[in-house]
Amino acid sequence: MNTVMVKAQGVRKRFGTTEILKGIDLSVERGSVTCLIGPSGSGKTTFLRCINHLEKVDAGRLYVDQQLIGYTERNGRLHEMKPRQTARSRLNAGMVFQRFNLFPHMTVLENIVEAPIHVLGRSRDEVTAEAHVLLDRVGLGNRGQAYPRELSGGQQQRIAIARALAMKPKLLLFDEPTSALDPELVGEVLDVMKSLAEAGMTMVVVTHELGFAREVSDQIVFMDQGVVVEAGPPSEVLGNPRQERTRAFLSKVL
Ligand SMILES: Nc1ncnc2c1ncn2[C@@H]1O[C@H](COP(=O)(O)OP(=O)(O)OP(=O)(O)O)[C@@H](O)[C@H]1O
Repeated sequence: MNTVMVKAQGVRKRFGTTEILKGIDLSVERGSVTCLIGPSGSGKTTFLRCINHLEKVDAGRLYVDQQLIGYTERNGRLHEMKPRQTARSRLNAGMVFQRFNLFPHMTVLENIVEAPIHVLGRSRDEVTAEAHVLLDRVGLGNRGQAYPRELSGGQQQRIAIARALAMKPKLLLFDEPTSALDPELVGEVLDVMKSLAEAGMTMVVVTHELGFAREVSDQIVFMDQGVVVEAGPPSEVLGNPRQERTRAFLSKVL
């Protein structure tokens, strides 16, 4: 089996006339955790959204599980994916957003089971049984019948993680999953993420939580102004950065 889950080669993305990603090269190994760090506006979220096909890559190639994002290859030529193919390819990755976006009129359980039933066409009984296991996994086994408004922000984010897992994604993408939370609720979400990492989930995490990044990452990627300045294990990128730009950023945030 190929060991690479995400491969980016020269990925470029512009909004209007402004180029936000200026040629990203990056590899994410299957079963590993990669944290993307860097100053505000450096393109971390945009890159994550490209991996999940929420943004279209303008140039370069981006593969998830060896599948080229956004294009299919026929007779040696690349063709843009049709919307249906796009929707299918997006299922490879589950995304957890800063704001949990749970459906307010549905119970916790309904929030988790609706997509597997309606998007994947799976049986309600089977998916409901799995949802209970997922709720236990995020420490909320007894809250299936609650509505999102009855839960704290940290609990809602843990439900959002369970909802993403219910689609059985090949990798999980997290976009600053704790930055909308009260500080005392951050730890409970990070603990769930740590347990997923220990269970071997492939994860790409945009985060400002450098303690978490240091503890959990196999790879830290420092991005600045649309490029990868430095990538490597935490001991190198956080402990002994080679690039002056990395050192300057860390001296401000550590
Ligand atoms: N849909 C869009 N249209 C126009 N500009 C955009 C769009 N999305 C992002 N941008 C711009 O792209 C730049 C990079 O944004 P991005 O959110 O990727 O950065 P980031 O590194 O994740 O920053 P932060 O840490 O603040 O979330 C920003 O200047 C942002 O304003």
